[in-house]
Amino acid sequence: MRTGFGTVDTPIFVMGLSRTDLTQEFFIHDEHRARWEANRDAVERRGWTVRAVRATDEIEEVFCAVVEDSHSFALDGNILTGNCHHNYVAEETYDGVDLLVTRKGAIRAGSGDLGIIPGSMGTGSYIVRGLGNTASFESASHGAGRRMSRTKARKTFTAADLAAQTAGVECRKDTGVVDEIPAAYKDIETVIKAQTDLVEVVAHLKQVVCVKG
Ligand SMILES: Nc1nc2c(ncn2[C@@H]2O[C@H](COP(=O)(O)O)[C@@H](O)[C@H]2O)c(=O)[nH]1
Ligand SMILES: [Mn+2]
Repeated sequence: MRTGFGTVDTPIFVMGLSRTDLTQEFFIHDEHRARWEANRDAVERRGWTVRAVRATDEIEEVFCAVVEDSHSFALDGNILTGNCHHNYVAEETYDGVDLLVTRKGAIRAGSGDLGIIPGSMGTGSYIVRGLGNTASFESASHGAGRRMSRTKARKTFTAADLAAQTAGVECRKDTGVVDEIPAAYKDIETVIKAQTDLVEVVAHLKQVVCVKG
């Protein structure tokens, strides 16, 4: 449990990982790439592997950074972090007309905007940069999206199926999250390919840990 801004404690999970196999292309911000280059030896010596995630009652102060012109993104411990809002209304102007644009299950993909398009518990996520396509009101998908309802997923799959489909990912494998099994979502690769006119891919992230409440 961490204490954020405001008075209420919130269950924010923060993990700082350092991997030995990061490439230069991983970094979006030049200054972060330069910092990683400068400290590369130290990073490689760490060689961390995540073996378990545990609940804790420790309370720490959380620092949030706003990175200008990049949609509230920050790099923390060499891992991309940030908020990518996908249920909100914004005042925007298209063809000289002032509009209220509702993005419900969609992210902003204005020219240069960074965004996250996740796949599922087992299939990785994409970091993307918007292309500013006004035909979509500068928007893109907020994820692979569901192939079937939660109810159908619960009737179709078992905890054993979930374990098989999330092999290699440290995450819950119990019946309580079977409705989020990877097979209940569309193929993320297909979804990304279907919106190459809306976003360009910056990075493809592979899951190591997936934390669900
Ligand atoms: N990387 C992960 N992606 C996930 C997970 N559960 C769902 N998803 C994908 O994200 C979108 C949006 O989910 P939502 O719950 O915010 O609506 C969804 O359509 C999936 O494609 C996950 O555990 N890890
Ligand atoms: Mn959502």
